[in-house]
Amino acid sequence: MIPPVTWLYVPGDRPERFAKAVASGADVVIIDLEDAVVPARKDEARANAVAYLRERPASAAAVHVRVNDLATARGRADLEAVGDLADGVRLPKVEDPAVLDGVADGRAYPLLESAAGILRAAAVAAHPAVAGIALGEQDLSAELSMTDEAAMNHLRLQAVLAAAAAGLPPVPMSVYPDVRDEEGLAASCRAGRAMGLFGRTAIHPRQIPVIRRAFRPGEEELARALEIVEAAERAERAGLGAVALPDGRFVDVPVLARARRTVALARHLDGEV
Ligand SMILES: CC(C)(COP(=O)(O)OP(=O)(O)OC[C@H]1O[C@@H](n2cnc3c(N)ncnc32)[C@H](O)[C@@H]1OP(=O)(O)O)[C@@H](O)C(=O)NCCC(=O)NCCSC(=O)C[C@H](O)C(=O)O
Ligand SMILES: [Mg+2]
Repeated sequence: MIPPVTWLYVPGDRPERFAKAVASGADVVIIDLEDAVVPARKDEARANAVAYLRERPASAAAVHVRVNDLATARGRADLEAVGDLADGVRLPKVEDPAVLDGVADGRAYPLLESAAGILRAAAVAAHPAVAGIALGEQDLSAELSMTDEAAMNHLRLQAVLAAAAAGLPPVPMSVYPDVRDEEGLAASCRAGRAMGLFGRTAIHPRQIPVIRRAFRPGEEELARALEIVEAAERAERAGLGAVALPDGRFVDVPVLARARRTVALARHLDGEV
């Protein structure tokens, strides 16, 4: 199965935008009760999320809710209100896996967005409640006064490794805050994809098609993957286990598995499956 490619935040105090978010083409919509909502409107935002989730029409997009920090009474009350209604619960600022003990198995999407969270990435990812982890790079870069992409890549890799080692889906990229800079967003997505990140969280619907295009395998990559898959299938029909491509390169099991993933992703993003 292809993991979600696009995730779109919508503030919980903007209920008139929930349906637009769901219709945006995002695979997952995240109703935010945390940092996008000022404290004075947080009760209202929670009530909006509950009302929407109770009445929501069937949609292609899954709907998650980002609750407030579970280390606070507000965060625990958010979880109580939306935990069973949402398709997943995004948990901000997770630093200690014990905070996940009250969440049902396979429902939690913790955000690692502090130095302490990054240092405990493997333990957080291994908790049975966790369905996927993500990074909160706005918080991380603020805490660490980090402005350098190469430095941030070290932190991203911690999450990539933790997710893979725990058998979780690959880590989606954090938000790209300039909603008008589509070229910058696309370049950043391609760089993230090359280091094992997959998919991205958006803050504006116009970012969704840019992210989808950036994560679609390029034509050359796709042609190469198809060549590998077809060669492997021909060999299988001929009763052969080992395959060599016309250029002499040997195709082994992981190469074939990766080629199949590339073909499946391209077909998925082209809307063929
Ligand atoms: C960034 C925004 C505040 C921009 O809002 P605005 O200036 O009003 O946008 P536009 O005028 O361009 O809107 C055009 C139309 O698009 C709809 N729209 C805009 N954004 C959304 C959205 N997110 N979901 C659904 N629909 C949206 C508008 O309604 C307009 O529609 P129409 O009137 O029909 O033309 C705004 O985009 C926004 O609030 N984005 C989400 C911000 C958010 O949730 N932030 C929290 C997540 S960020 C994060 O997690 C950081 C992390 O924690 C970390 O530490 O890294
Ligand atoms: Mg954050």
